[in-house]
Amino acid sequence: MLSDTPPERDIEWSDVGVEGAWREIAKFVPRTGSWWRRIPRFYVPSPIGQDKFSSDDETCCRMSIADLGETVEGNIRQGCHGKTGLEFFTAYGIAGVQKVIELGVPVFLDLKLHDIPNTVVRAIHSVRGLNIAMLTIHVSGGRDMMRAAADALSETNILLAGVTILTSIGGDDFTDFGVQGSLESHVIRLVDLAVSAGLRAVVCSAHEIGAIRSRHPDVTLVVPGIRFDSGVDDQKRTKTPIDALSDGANYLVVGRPITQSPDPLAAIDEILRSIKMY
Ligand SMILES: O=c1ccn([C@@H]2O[C@H](COP(=O)(O)O)[C@@H](O)[C@H]2O)c(=O)[nH]1
Repeated sequence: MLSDTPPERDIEWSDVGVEGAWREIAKFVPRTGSWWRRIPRFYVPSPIGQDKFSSDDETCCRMSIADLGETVEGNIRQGCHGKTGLEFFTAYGIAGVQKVIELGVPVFLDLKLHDIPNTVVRAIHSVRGLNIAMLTIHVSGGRDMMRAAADALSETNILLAGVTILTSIGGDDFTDFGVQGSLESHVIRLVDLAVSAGLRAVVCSAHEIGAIRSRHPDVTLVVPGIRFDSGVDDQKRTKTPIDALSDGANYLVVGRPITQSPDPLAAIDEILRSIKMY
């Protein structure tokens, strides 16, 4: 797997891991060269109603497929992104991310930074020179932290997305936090805060899309917790790809349904087929 692969434990850092990841990636690239051509024509309009992308074009699908080393070339052809998250980054670091960037695939660096403003800004200084498409921070880091992070990226094209409430948190978990009001109303409060701090993108579950869209029609919504079946793993606020897109998601983040499938390419095909009519 390209990213978010569970890192080997008890092994000292060395470039061998990066090289290994690279070899894995390279193995699959030739195989996927023709994969995108097998996709029937379909359209995935931007949920906020601008462009349409056709599979006859090289960029056809505004869907972000998470963690997909196997389909790097397919992803490029489809305008999809590769996501390098916490697991990938702690295992392979900036050198690993750089290797993925060198493939030409747009990279979503999902670090979910959550710390005091000074620490977050210094961390951003270490990655802002990378040619990444998107970076995440936690909205609950506060207004000052988000502003500082946005400032640190102001000279770049990197889209800064604020994580609201993780999609693994369900109703009962939220009650544990002791926060007044519903989970949805708290997500809305966090989105309001993120937008007022200068962010143009947030990460949320598909369940909150409608409520967010009615207040912030232009905010970019990055939506993990994409499942065909609910309750199968740690993701608690889930929806299907077509439902999330219909609700107004801009990017879907799909990890294990693909990466843990015995046939990841077939799993992608299934997702693409499922959104074909959208
Ligand atoms: O609220 C959030 C924010 C980020 N994620 C990340 O997305 C992927 C989802 O992977 P799956 O295997 O499809 O669950 C994963 O890397 C998370 O860290 C999220 O799930 N929820």
